[in-house]
Amino acid sequence: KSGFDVERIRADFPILHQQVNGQPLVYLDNAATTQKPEQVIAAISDYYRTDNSNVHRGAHALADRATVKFEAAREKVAQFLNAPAAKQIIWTRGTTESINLVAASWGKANLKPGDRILVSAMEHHANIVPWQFAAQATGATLEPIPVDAHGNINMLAFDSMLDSHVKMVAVGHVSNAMGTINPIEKIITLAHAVGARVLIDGAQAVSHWAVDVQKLNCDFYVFSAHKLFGPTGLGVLYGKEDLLNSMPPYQGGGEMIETVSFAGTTFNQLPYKFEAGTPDIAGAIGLGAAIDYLNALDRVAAAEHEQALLAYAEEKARATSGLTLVGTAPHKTSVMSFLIDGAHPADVGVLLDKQGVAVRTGNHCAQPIMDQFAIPGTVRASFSFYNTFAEVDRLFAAIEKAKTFLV
Ligand SMILES: Cc1ncc(COP(=O)(O)O)c(CNc2co[nH]c2=O)c1O
Repeated sequence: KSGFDVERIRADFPILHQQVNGQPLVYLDNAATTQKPEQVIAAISDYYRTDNSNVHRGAHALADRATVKFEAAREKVAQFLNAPAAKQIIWTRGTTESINLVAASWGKANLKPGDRILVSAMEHHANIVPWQFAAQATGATLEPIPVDAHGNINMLAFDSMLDSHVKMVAVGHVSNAMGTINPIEKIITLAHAVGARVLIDGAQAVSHWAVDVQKLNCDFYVFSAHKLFGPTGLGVLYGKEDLLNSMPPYQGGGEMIETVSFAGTTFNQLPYKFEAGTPDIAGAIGLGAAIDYLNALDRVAAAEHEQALLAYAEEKARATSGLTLVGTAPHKTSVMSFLIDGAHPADVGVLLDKQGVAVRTGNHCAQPIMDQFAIPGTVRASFSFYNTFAEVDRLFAAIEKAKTFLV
């Protein structure tokens, strides 16, 4: 049991206090999206209620207030990642767009036939398909780094794949399908030793612990606001300044230009070069409020509580007949994927939902690793710091009841 005051924390999350199918909701789908504290909800509604205006170049009080709040949010993200400067924080629509931006902009400017891109076999489709596009567009090749039966990257195989033709290594900090925490410090060191750049997909890491991009020395780090108790539709791309300055714009339009003429166009400086059009101002302010909320939390205690929930859940899973865990790496975040013998994951998910327990089922946008394991997908329970040991008990009671319908 952990000393983390979960009940006080849960009071901050209004959505958790509802009935689903006649039972108190047990929300265990945090790897898909996290829930939002009242402080985030209020920051977004207060913005629309009081400060809403378009940003930059505004000549009135609301525009100034909106701009100050919008750029303050960028500064908070820079501090959250320990980035050297806020101009290295690019707003996007999410992890997916952040990776597409790097694959399209850096990729087309730096990849050529014979170059190689490495991604792990357990990646989310958002960290596979954009690299397939870049490979197709440039003649480079995309190769999967092998993953073992526990869901660990095979580091010996990775090391043997590296040579001077490898120009990009793109891997998840944490696997969304299995929770594996990848040894990204080692991966970054090995990749840099052959001259490759490294993009780290942090979508499943940022909600669990502090990330220091300078200490990691990664070239790019990406995540989504909705994975960090913030709103959907907003993402972050961190990049090294020289890299971002060397990359061509991703989208054209207002904000990203200095001058436009039919004779030619010049582009804006960082970060605006990559931010065409009116940005998600409210979303950025909401993410800023989420970071404020996390900064006021004992994040070490929160992470310890999540790990205690995972240990408790996996202990119960191992004692549950007919249940097989998928993803048994020694270092995991609080994600537990499993199968019930003889049952399709989707059917299990429906039966759990009927009992008020929300989990995610399917391939979790990680079809290659599901194919490697020769399974159609998994049932995935993912815990956050606002979940309780009693909710783990509710999950396993629901599993036992579901089993009576399945066999
Ligand atoms: C590791 C990882 N990378 C990229 C993405 C894409 O993020 P988006 O652009 O905000 O959609 C996700 C979302 N993962 C999940 C979304 O729903 N269930 C999931 O596991 C993810 O977990």
